[in-house]
Amino acid sequence: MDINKAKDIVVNFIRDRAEEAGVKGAVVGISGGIDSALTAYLTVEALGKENVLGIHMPELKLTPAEDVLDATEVAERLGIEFKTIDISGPLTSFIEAIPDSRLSFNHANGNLKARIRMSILYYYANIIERMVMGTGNKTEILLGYFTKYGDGGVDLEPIGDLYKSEVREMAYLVGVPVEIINKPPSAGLWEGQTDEEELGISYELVDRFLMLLLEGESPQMAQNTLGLTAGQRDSVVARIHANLHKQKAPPAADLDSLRGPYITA
Ligand SMILES: Nc1ncnc2c1ncn2[C@@H]1O[C@H](COP(=O)(O)OP(=O)(O)OC[C@H]2O[C@@H]([n+]3cccc(C(=O)O)c3)[C@H](O)[C@@H]2O)[C@@H](O)[C@H]1O
Ligand SMILES: Nc1ncnc2c1ncn2[C@@H]1O[C@H](COP(=O)(O)OP(=O)(O)OP(=O)(O)O)[C@@H](O)[C@H]1O
Ligand SMILES: [Mg+2]
Repeated sequence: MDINKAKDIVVNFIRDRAEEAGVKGAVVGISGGIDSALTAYLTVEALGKENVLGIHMPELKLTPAEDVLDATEVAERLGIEFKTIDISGPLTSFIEAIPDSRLSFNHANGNLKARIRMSILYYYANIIERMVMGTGNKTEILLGYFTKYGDGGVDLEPIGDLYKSEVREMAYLVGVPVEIINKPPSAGLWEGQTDEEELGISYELVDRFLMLLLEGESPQMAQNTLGLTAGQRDSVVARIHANLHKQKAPPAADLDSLRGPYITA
């Protein structure tokens, strides 16, 4: 891929969609990771630094100090307005208010964190009339590796057609700090979580596997080409199928057959 041309397309996409929506600016959740850093850089290029609000939303007991510093550095380098909002309070209130909650429910609590962050971004989008930028990449979207209505609850997905490896390439191009590019990707939803460990495969391999599948190769052929284990092949294929629903609007039961013609002569 010509990464320079890809960048121009994404920047124009952000500008056109903002204009179409009638908003001047955007809100971006900046975690200290590469996806949100790249999205912030591209959004600033598209809309101007005065029209981008970055919000870092750490959970104080869990978020590494390094992430707080990296998120701050992104905002400082870009010269954008930046807020830090601790989600520990809302998270605790939420969990305390749910009778069946348990602190040990990593999966449910982790998704709740992503949904609390989404709600904060939309709160700002509503009060200052801006769009919420998504930070999902093609790898995450194909795998459904995101929280439905959490980090998946956004207005645009500017980098949603870039594989993770292409995200890295574009991040170098626009000047995202190298320590952010080199950090192991993490959803940061529970202690010690990393994407590659949870997925059971490296991004480099899963990107190449997905590319081969999209070119029409069978999972078995792609597995052989890349030297994956059968377990890796099956788990990636199962993930793709199980999460297809995340790429669509929730379906409604079709009742058209029960209605008469709309137009009567
Ligand atoms: N076919 C279908 N049609 C309609 N809905 C369907 C469905 N299958 C499941 N569902 C529903 O989907 C829901 C489960 O989806 P969801 O709540 O998203 O939860 P789920 O996919 O189980 O978990 C989210 C995953 O994304 C990862 N994640 C989250 C956030 C950020 C990042 C990151 O990389 O930064 C990664 C996280 O670590 C975890 O592995 C349930 O309500 C389930 O019933
Ligand atoms: N602590 C946080 N503060 C602000 N936004 C966050 C935080 N954690 C997650 N998010 C939002 O959720 C998105 C999804 O997280 P994800 O981990 O996939 O991306 P990332 O952190 O930007 O990149 P990386 O893959 O390097 O971890 C982030 O890009 C960001 O918009
Ligand atoms: Mg992250």
